[in-house]
Amino acid sequence: MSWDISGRVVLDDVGVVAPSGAVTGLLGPNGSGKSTLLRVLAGVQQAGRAASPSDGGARASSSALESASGPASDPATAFDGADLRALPRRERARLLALVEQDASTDLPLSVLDAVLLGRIPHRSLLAGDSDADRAAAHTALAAAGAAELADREVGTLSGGERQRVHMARALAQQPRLILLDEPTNHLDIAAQLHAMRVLRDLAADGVTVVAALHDLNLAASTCDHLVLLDQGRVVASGPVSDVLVPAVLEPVYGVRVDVLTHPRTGRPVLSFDRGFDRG
Ligand SMILES: Nc1ncnc2c1ncn2[C@@H]1O[C@H](COP(=O)(O)OP(=O)(O)OP(=O)(O)O)[C@@H](O)[C@H]1O
Repeated sequence: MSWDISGRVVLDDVGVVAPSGAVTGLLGPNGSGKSTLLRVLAGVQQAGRAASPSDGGARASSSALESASGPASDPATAFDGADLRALPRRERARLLALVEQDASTDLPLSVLDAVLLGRIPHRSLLAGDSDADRAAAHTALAAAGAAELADREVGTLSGGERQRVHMARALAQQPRLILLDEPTNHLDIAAQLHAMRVLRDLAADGVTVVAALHDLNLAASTCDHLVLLDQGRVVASGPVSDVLVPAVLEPVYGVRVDVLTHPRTGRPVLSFDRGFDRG
């Protein structure tokens, strides 16, 4: 799949596999194309166009989100047999939720109402909120660690509080695919671990989770699968232990990387030093 914004190719023949029942971390330096990829997958990319419909494709199996270059007949982006970008908006919203980076609103909206927006795809067009919708919204708020914020106005929240509310809105949507753009960047350490736990629980329930993350140690401790982007291309993908290695990370980030093993979990723990300049 390639994507072009204002004549500039931002994603160049990107191939992504996100197994279902797993948390996939989307990694890469600033500007490498993580947000663009998530927005294209979600079908909300406004500016730009596919560089060529024939040079990109995506395939889905019953067990994975798969977006890869392929023959012209392949759909552009697909999940579980559905062409994500071709789906009517409402149907797409029943299937996938996108949690964008720093999504903010100037609307005078209560937190509960903001989370109830996630229920809209699940009810008939003219119907108001049902008791079941409100119950789902409260459950989602509790799961996101934001139950006490229900009556607050969204515009008055701190960055971290707002991030929890966006997560709650996505949970209330009950998607089968959830795409998150740096879902932890405003969160304190306990809230980061809580958010990643929520994503792991979703994956355990069979939801396909794709999260753009800058914190490589958070990715190391919680992801099952990683995709590393650099300058709009996938430069590595696979299990955590295959991607989080110095030979892969050092040329991409231009820093020295040492990989240790966590004494309790056996997962990688990374340490960074300046020392490599990007060529
Ligand atoms: N609307 C746009 N017009 C022009 N260039 C754009 C537009 N949106 C994104 N880009 C460019 O596309 C590239 C990829 O941007 P993107 O936001 O996808 O990167 P990212 O990996 O999410 O970065 P970050 O880690 O900094 O959030 C960047 O060079 C960015 O400047």
